[in-house]
Amino acid sequence: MLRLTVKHGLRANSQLAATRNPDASSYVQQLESEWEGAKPFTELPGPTRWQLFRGFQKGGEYHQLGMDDVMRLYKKQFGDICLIPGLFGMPSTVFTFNVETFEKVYRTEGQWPVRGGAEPVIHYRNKRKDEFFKNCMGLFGNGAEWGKNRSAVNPVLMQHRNVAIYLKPMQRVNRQFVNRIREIRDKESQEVPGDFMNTINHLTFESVATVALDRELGLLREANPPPEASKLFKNIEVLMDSFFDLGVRPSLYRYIPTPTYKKFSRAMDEIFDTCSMYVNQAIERIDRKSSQGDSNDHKSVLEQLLQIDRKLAVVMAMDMLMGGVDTTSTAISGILLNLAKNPEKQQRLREEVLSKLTSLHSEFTVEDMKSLPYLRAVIKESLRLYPVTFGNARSAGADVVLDGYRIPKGTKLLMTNSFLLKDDRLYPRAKEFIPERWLRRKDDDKSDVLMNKDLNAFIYLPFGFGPRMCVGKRIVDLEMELTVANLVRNFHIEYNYSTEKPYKCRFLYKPNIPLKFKFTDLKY
Ligand code: HEM
Repeated sequence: MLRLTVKHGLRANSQLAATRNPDASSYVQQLESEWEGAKPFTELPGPTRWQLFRGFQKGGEYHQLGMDDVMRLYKKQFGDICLIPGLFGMPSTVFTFNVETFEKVYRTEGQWPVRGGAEPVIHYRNKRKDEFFKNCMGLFGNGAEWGKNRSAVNPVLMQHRNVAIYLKPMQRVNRQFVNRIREIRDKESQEVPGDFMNTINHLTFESVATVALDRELGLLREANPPPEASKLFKNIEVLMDSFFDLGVRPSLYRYIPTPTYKKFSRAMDEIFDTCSMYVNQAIERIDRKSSQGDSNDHKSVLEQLLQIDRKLAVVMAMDMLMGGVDTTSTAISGILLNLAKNPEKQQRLREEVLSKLTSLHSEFTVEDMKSLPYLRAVIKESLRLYPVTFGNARSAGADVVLDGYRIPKGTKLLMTNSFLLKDDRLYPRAKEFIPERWLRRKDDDKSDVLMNKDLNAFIYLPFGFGPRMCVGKRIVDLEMELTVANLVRNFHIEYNYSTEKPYKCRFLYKPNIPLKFKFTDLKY
């Protein structure tokens, strides 16, 4: 059916099919008739530019709302699809809330899917005077150049063998995280301070650094970490904070360097300098190792990227740090909140984890990590209840009819799935944290069905879809599984405060409540 709804872009495929299969020619006709019969793009509901501009000013209906509240209002005001006009040179964007449209968009995105949202990064990289990023825009770029970079890094990053390579270094970082919790928690109450998200950020930053820069940077290990490591961490924070203001809110940065853009650009300069320095140090380390005849069958991600191209190694280090810190921290904070509020699920998870360990103090092996179904279900369920992003972005890869409207190729689209993830018709008892819904059911299982059996697979895509899906997926799976497993084997986790509206939505979801978890040591 999908093929029938796509006109340009896929037409060539359909015509090719028609030459092989005479029936396929009717596809092309139906496809064209759907386009012909659809309502024009200009009839899409939505606010005018002026209404939108007013809405975001003081006293306006969208003023100071989080992204998810703005989207809730759009959905209420305009229905399942609407056109939000671009302000100050930003492109107009079609917002869609209907899963059938997501599927059509993904299925027709083509070989080099285009994802918006990273324009400030692209702008910075294009404007750099030394033209370092010329022909190497990294994974935040688009088109054939993105395709070239992505094809080069997929065999390096998306490999299962990374589990074997990074299990040890990540366990080391994890031990430091557990020690840090013991240091910072209050001796009486056993609670960590409300800014615990900062410590989670240190964990995820260090975990990504072990991959992107082939080393720990010392933020969790040392009381006085190296200044360049602290600066890199700070700059990643600045960058992620300014991303929302530049990439989502109306901004003039494309025409003049606004104060926020200047801050962003300074942070980018320093991130670039620090990553280049660390990559140069890694080159020296690797050279030393090989001159000492120390050959290792398992080359690290950085070594493999350096073998391809030094530039790519630097750009990928930056992209992994930008893509892999805040996202993973939000995910881990959500898992901890859910486990803390559901002690019986926490206990079930602990039993599974402990059953894998040969001794209480032993480390997890690659083999152990293979069979932890409840742990995986906990993570999946948590990403449903507390997703990291409100949806995903694409430019239409072909002329396509969505919800009865003609959407021309190249139109910016925002597919918002976060409301569907909480819909009781799709996930019965949707507001509850029930990891069991993700476990395979036995044929004779008579317990409640917790997942709509006709659920469309395009509703739940926490890591995106297709050739553009998250390139850090393998790494983050390991990181989250290890972190959660290590926390529940060491501590009983509680959260004795309200979890009403726990996240605010900017570019990503971020905790909106102080994360004062109580970590009580388990006695074995
Ligand atoms: C729980 C944690 C994470 C979540 C939920 C997440 C989610 C996502 C999503 C939804 C996308 C867009 C996919 C698409 O357009 O279809 C993405 C892209 C990306 N992610 Fe992740 N991510 C996470 C962790 C990481 C980590 C740890 C890294 C780095 C090691 C990383 C690096 C990237 C990069 C570089 C991209 C851009 C890929 C491209 O456009 O080719 N992410 N991620």
